[in-house]
Amino acid sequence: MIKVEGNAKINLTLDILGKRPDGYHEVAMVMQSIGLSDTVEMEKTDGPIELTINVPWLKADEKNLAWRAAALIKEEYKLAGGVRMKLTKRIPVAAGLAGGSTDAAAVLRGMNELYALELSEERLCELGARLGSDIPFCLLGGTMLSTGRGEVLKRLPDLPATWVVLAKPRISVSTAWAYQNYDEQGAKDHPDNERIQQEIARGDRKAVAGLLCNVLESVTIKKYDVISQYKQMMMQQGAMASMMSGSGPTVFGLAESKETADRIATHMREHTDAYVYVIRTTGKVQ
Ligand SMILES: C[C@@](CO)(OP(=O)(O)O)[C@H](O)COP(=O)(O)OP(=O)(O)OC[C@H]1O[C@@H](n2ccc(N)nc2=O)[C@H](O)[C@@H]1O
Ligand SMILES: Nc1ncnc2c1ncn2[C@@H]1O[C@H](COP(=O)(O)OP(=O)(O)O)[C@@H](O)[C@H]1O
Repeated sequence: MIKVEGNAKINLTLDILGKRPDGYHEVAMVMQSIGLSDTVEMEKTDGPIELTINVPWLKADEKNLAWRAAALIKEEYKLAGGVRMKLTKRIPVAAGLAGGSTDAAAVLRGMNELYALELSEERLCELGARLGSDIPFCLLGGTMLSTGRGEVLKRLPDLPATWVVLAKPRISVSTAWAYQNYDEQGAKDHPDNERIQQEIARGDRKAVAGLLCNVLESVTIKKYDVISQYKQMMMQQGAMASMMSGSGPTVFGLAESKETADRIATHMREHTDAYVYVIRTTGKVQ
């Protein structure tokens, strides 16, 4: 039996450059791994793929991304055997934190190890991209510029470990819905991806915080005003910056110290019904 961990992500920036012929959007975004993880325990079997999940309402069937990742490897490498997987989810679902992609990435790595396939990172990323745009990033982790539909990656220096408070409101947002609505609405502000890369290279957290920008934020806020309320609350409690991650609805705040992060978290727990986490940014997958 092996145990594989996968970290969630936040988007420090998210820009949309246009619509592609394949229906996806051309993006340019700075992605950042965070220390909030799901765990997959995996065991080789002679039988089919089996999956259990600690979240009763999340279907553990062939549509689940963990299952699909195992099935893809099994099919691609004509494996006779199967795998028994126990998925422990801590990353909230449909939250803009790439939970499903994290699980798929963990299972791809796990299958590679269990079946001694010796697949390169490039190959794993190519397989991952077939299942979801964010999966290659989840395989590699750290701080990256992500372009194409999200699968073209450029490694950036790891952001110096930074305290992050997450507040996930009790609503879910569909990624497809957010992208679709962006087409009708557009965005006023766009991120400066060149400058943020320079500040990341200098390791200047405060400057990085000043450059957070996500073009999907106004789309999701239009439907769920609670997101702008959470942002304001985090700023009032001393966050360096606060923004929605991905297609939302999770709001994150960057804090200069653990004390500030804890203060923001306590305030969010006392004044909202959000799920609140205090974690740090993490580096690349080892
Ligand atoms: C918005 C982001 C930002 O990191 O994250 P989440 O909010 O999902 O965490 C990602 O772009 C999400 O990536 P991922 O969740 O892997 O998306 P996919 O499964 O590939 O696509 C889901 C749907 O989103 C839309 N989509 C996704 C990526 C992209 N570049 N253009 C799109 O238009 C498509 O409608 C697609 O059917
Ligand atoms: N292992 C998984 N964990 C979470 N969601 C999954 C998983 N497999 C499939 N899904 C589906 O993917 C959708 C998006 O979930 P998730 O990846 O958590 O969010 P996001 O795309 O916002 O980061 C969910 O609504 C769920 O139906």
